[in-house]
Formats: sequence, C-alpha cells, structure tokens
Amino acid sequence: MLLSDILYNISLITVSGKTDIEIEQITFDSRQVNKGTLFVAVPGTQSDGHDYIETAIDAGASAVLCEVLPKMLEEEVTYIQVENSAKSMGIAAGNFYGNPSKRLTLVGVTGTNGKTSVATLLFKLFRKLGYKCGLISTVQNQIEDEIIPATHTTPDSITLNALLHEMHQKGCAFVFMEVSSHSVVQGRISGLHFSGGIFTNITQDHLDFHKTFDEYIKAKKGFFDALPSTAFALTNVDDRNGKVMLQNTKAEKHSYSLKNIADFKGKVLDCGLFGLQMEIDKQEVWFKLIGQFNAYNLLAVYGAAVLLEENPENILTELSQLTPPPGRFEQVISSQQTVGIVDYAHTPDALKNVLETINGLRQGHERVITVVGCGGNRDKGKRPLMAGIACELSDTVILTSDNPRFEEPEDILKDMEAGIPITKQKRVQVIVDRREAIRQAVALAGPEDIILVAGKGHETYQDVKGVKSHFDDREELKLAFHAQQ
Ligand SMILES: CC(=O)N[C@H]1[C@@H](OP(=O)(O)OP(=O)(O)OC[C@H]2O[C@@H](n3ccc(=O)[nH]c3=O)[C@H](O)[C@@H]2O)O[C@H](CO)[C@@H](O)[C@@H]1O[C@H](C)C(=O)N[C@@H](C)C(=O)N[C@H](CCC(=O)O)C(=O)O
Ligand SMILES: Nc1ncnc2c1ncn2[C@@H]1O[C@H](COP(=O)(O)OP(=O)(O)OP(=O)(O)O)[C@@H](O)[C@H]1O
Ligand SMILES: N[C@H](CCC[C@H](N)C(=O)O)C(=O)O
Ligand SMILES: [Mg+2]
Repeated sequence: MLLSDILYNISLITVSGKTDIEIEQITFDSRQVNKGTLFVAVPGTQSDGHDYIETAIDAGASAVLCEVLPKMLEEEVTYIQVENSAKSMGIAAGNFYGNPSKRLTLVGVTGTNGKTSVATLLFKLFRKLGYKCGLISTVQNQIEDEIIPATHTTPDSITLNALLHEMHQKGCAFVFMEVSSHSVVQGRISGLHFSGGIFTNITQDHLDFHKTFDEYIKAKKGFFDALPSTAFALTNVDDRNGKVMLQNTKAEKHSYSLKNIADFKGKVLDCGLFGLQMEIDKQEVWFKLIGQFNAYNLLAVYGAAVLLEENPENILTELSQLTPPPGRFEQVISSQQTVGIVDYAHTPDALKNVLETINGLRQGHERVITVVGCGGNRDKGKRPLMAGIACELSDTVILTSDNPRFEEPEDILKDMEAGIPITKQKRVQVIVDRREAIRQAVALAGPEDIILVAGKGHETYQDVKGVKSHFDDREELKLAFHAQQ
C-alpha cells in the first residue's frame, strides 16, 4: 500500500521524503523490520523506540513514523513526525488493513473485573443467535471455532487490525473485545470504530502503570470519550464511577443496575453452587453462572444484546444456557465431595466478591480454605489488600506464589503478609511453592470444606524470571485430590 494512503487521517507535523512509496508492512519493533517496512518509533516503559530508528533503517525500513526526528536524516528514507506515534500507529494500522472495524459490528468491554466474562458471554450468545462472531480476550482470541492464542488482553494496534481483518474476511458480523486500560493509554485501540462500549466496574489494579487511581479512571473513560455518536455506551450505575465514565461521551448513554434506577434492571432471586436465579425485564430466569458479580455480567450482556436489537426473550433463553469462561469460578470436586474452586480473582475486589459468594453458599460448618498469591512486576498496593481480604473471609489462608516474573517470590509474600492483622495471623500459612500450597490446602480440607485457589484461573503456566513453565491450578487440584484418596 502507498505510504500516503497509510497516513490518511493522521495529523502530521512534518514530512521529509516521498510518500508515494510502496509499504509492505508496519512494525514498532526494529527486530521485525524487513525491506519496505514503515517503522514506528514508540516511547515505551523499558526503552524508547526512537533509539532503534537507525537499526530499523539498517534492516531495510523505508519510512519512519516518530515523535522526534533524528538529528541526521537518511536521504532515501521518508520521515514522518507526529505528536503521538502510538496513537498514529493505530490509525495507520487501520488504513493498512482496510479499516476492518468499520466493516463489522465491534463492541468493546472495559472495567477492572468482568471484561473476559462479558465479552465471552456476548460472543457465545451471538453465535447461538445465529451470527458469525469473533472474540478478542485475555483467555484467547477466537474466530468462530478457530482458537488463536492471546498474548495480551488487548493486542497492539497492528496485531489487532490484522485480527479484525481476518475476522471480517472469514465472515464475522460481530466482534466482542476486551479493552484494557493499558490499551487506551498506549493507543492500541486508536482509530477503531466501535459500535458499542460497556463498562463493568473500576477498583484498584494496575497502579504500577497508571500511578494514581484518577489516572486509571481517566484511562478507562478515554475509551468512552472516543466513542462515536452512532455507538451505544452502557454503564454499571451501581459502580461509583459508572456515570463518570459516560460523562463526556458522544455515544447514546444507557445504564444497568441491581440497586439503582437504570435502563436495564435486574434482581437476584437466588444464588447457589449450581447457578443464579434472576429477574430481568419482569422475567424470571435461571442462569448457570454463580455469584452476584456474575449477575452484573449477565445484565451487561443482556443490555448490550437488546441495544444491538436482538429480541429480549431470545436473548434470555440462550443466555440461560451459557457457562462461564474457563478459570472463572471453575469447580473441581473431589471423590469425597470437597469442593475446589479455581478463580481468576487477581484484584482485591474480585477476591472479596468471590469469597463473599463462597461464604454465602455455606450451608453448615464448612470451612473455607483459600490459596492465593500476587503477580510480580505488577501493582504492589494490591498485595496487602488481597492478603487482608483472604484472611477476613476465610478460615485458613495459604499465601503462595502467582507469577513471580522478575521479582523474588519471598519479597512478594512479605508485601502480602503486611496486610494480615495480628489477630488473624494464626489462620495463615506461607508456602512459596504453589503446588505444595495446593496440596497443603487439600490435606487440610475435610469432605464438607471449600477450597478456593485464586489468581491464575485459566492460566496454564507459571512465569518465573521470564521462563513460562506449565502450571494449571485445575490440574494441580485434581492431582492433589487424587493423591489424597
Ligand atoms: C507495560 C506494558 O504495557 N508494556 C507493553 C509495551 O511494552 P513497553 O512499553 O515496555 O516496550 P519497551 O520494551 O519499553 O520498548 C519500547 C519500544 O521500543 C521497541 N524496541 C525495543 C527493543 C528493540 O530492540 N527494538 C525496538 O524497536 C519496542 O518494540 C517498543 O515499541 O508495549 C509492548 C508492545 O505492544 C507490549 O508487549 C508490552 O506489554 C507487556 C509485555 C505487558 O506485560 N503488558 C501488560 C502489563 C498489559 O499490557 N496488560 C494489559 C492489561 C491486562 C488486564 O488487565 O487484563 C493487556 O492489555 O494485556
Ligand atoms: N462483574 C464483576 N465484578 C467484580 N468481579 C468480577 C466480575 N466479573 C468477574 N469478576 C471476578 O474477576 C475475575 C476475573 O474476571 P474476568 O476474567 O471476567 O475479568 P477481566 O476484567 O477480564 O480481568 P483481566 O483484567 O485480567 O482481563 C473473576 O474470576 C471473578 O473473580
Ligand atoms: N491481566 C492481569 C492478569 C494478572 C493475573 C495474575 N495471575 C498475575 O500474573 O499477576 C495482569 O497482567 O496484571
Ligand atoms: Mg480479561
């Protein structure tokens, strides 16, 4: 494609060189550059892409999109200067792939917790309603039955547009995607045409990246600020920042709630280990998902589907058949009927919700044993909070490792231990090795007890110093239950 066509709709500060040159690929990584590449220099968290412009040119880049021009310009290279190279790259990627987001109905889901659940339920629902669909999510990307592994919750703008292009080529009418706060700030979704946006909730997470909660709110709100007037914006008004999200959007505003006045109102009638009974739009429906937090997810899905002009009765009929994504309140039951629950709760709010749900399901003298850790190189502020919540809402807590990444597991555990009140210390054990921690939980559990293994959900690896080794909480629980027999 001609460089001039790739630059369509991007506001340019300066252009040096020809723009009627053929571009074969766009990349922001000098290690991926080939002949005929447009290299985009993006400032990052570890390094600055501007430092790799020379390397990219040596590797064959014929054009460079950047925020700061190099001191020495090569004659045969075209340099384009813009204010924000990441955001411009999003628009360029859209142009390069024929703006696929305009050719299908794209709905984005943002919020601290519930994005994967809502996006996946929408994907499954719309397939049941007879449409070809695509999914972009933490667990996996999917085009109908074809599974494409995911590396991020929201991929970079080039991968994203390539994926949307493929989804359009393969006939998808609807695509449901997660919009992470990182993706808004880093311009991964820039230039995309959304037909709808959904907000789930906002609580503490990712402050390592956003620094303050206000900045985190601003990032999520940025998604709604950029929605077009043709889109719908659906928010959870039971969240204290639900209305704030839609404050400046041009999109058509809608709300859902379990507690306040809203366009889509629901009521939880019953909640057990097998499902959830709710009243939505005066209809009583039994769902296969568990916990009040899933009542919110179901309402968001219902509201979005109505706004996408599906028949309410059909929506509820199909929705009632759906199961949660893997690793979300996934149950592993031992032969002695001990209930094991694997859940992706990796924020204080998620952990609190899941434990409150579990406590609400207690019928007799069951004890709740929680195994939990916190990821390395992520928000340190959530560590003591998660440990404190685990202690508050469990009888026994085993603190262990999640994905330590490049931190020492013992240091992460010390941060967690700081959140345990002296009065609750007796409830806590610290076992660095996650496999041992799960085995200890099983050894401690009686037939009536409930074991929660939180934080890794669907993940099938443990990331230690950049090396990902196979590890699956569900497998570990099964093995531990088996060994106990
Ligand atoms: C903190 C963060 O978001 N980092 C993302 C970011 O990397 P970065 O800013 O650290 O990049 P960098 O290493 O500083 O490099 C800067 C630039 O120089 C370029 N470079 C670098 C080296 C080189 O030799 N040549 C070169 O050109 C890089 O390609 C990059 O463009 O941009 C990269 C490319 O898009 C991402 O892969 C990377 O995600 C890392 C792996 C990551 O772990 N991200 C997590 C935190 C994340 O994004 N999570 C969210 C939300 C999760 C959720 O709540 O669900 C997600 O959407 O997944
Ligand atoms: N609506 C909700 N409100 C609060 N907690 C929720 C909600 N939905 C799910 N959770 C909790 O959060 C966990 C993660 O859910 P889910 O994967 O849907 O969230 P996510 O926003 O996609 O997370 P991530 O940021 O990792 O992509 C679940 O395992 C559950 O414990
Ligand atoms: N999307 C989240 C997932 C956290 C999952 C947890 N298992 C961890 O590794 O910290 C993140 O990247 O912060
Ligand atoms: Mg997710």
